[in-house]
Amino acid sequence: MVIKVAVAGPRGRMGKEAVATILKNEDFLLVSVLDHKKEEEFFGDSIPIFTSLQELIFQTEPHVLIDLTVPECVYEHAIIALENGVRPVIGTTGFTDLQLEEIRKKAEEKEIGCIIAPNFSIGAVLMMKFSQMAAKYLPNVEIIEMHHDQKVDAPSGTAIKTAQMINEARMTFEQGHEHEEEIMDGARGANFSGMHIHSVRLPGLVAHQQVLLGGEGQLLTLRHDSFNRTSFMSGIVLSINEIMKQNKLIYGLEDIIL
Ligand SMILES: NC(=O)C1=CN([C@@H]2O[C@H](COP(=O)(O)OP(=O)(O)OC[C@H]3O[C@@H](n4cnc5c(N)ncnc54)[C@H](OP(=O)(O)O)[C@@H]3O)[C@@H](O)[C@H]2O)C=CC1
Ligand SMILES: O=C(O)C1=N[C@H](C(=O)O)C[C@H](O)C1
Repeated sequence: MVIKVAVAGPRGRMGKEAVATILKNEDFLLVSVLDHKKEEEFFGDSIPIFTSLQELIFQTEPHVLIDLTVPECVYEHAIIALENGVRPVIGTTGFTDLQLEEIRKKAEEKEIGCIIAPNFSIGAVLMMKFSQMAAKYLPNVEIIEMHHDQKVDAPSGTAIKTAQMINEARMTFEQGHEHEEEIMDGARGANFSGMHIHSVRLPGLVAHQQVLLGGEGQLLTLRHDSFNRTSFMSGIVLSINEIMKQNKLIYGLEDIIL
């Protein structure tokens, strides 16, 4: 069966790459794209552009919606897709915990698969999993994520997911000196259950993360680098295929690839 796919955010850095990947794959058919600025009737030669997701679904009946947009609209897209029987594969980051819970409930209610993948690259998923394993033995953790300076959300979705995974394995405690004081606001980064997350934004970077785990006289550093956005594409292809077999929310690719 050919899987009919729609892409939200097709002009973006990730959206462009995803469109090219879907067009190349014989198992997928790109039926439409969603763009809030409809500057032309068609994307490329023949793919219709919609500004309304309801209308896109009604007219082009995709099986899967890939969302690579911005935090402000992704939750609404996910709910509309699920309400209308379309399976969301979401790469967009910046969800609140409440939004994640609402999407989980909606997917369960509709018995439709939905993937929210903070990171589609296999290397990053492995780095998150290895960090979780290591934190059981080395519970003093600092996460440093580094991205291009056009990224709108901080910390990154990958860093948040890494901290959540580590938190499942690490005993909760406040790291550092008990009388530690920030002389400058933000010096110690964000605090997630006592561990710290630091966000670096610089031109030239793509997507990089280091997880530092310290112990007496030792340091374990786990690092992943995405040097280009092709690194995310095999995860998108895998997610489109996998979502057709699922009937609930999958948050993070570790649950389907490891
Ligand atoms: N899961 C993963 O592996 C990865 C996830 N990401 C995430 O993907 C998202 C996109 O990243 P990136 O491509 O770099 O960002 P870009 O800013 O390059 O792309 C976002 C696109 O979405 C468009 N857009 C904004 N609002 C809407 C809307 N309401 N409907 C449709 N399109 C809209 C923007 O248009 P305009 O600019 O005209 O407003 C833009 O073209 C981010 O959340 C990022 O964190 C990124 C890389 C990997
Ligand atoms: O905005 C990006 O570029 C990326 N966003 C995702 C995130 O927030 O973790 C995934 C990857 O790091 C690239």
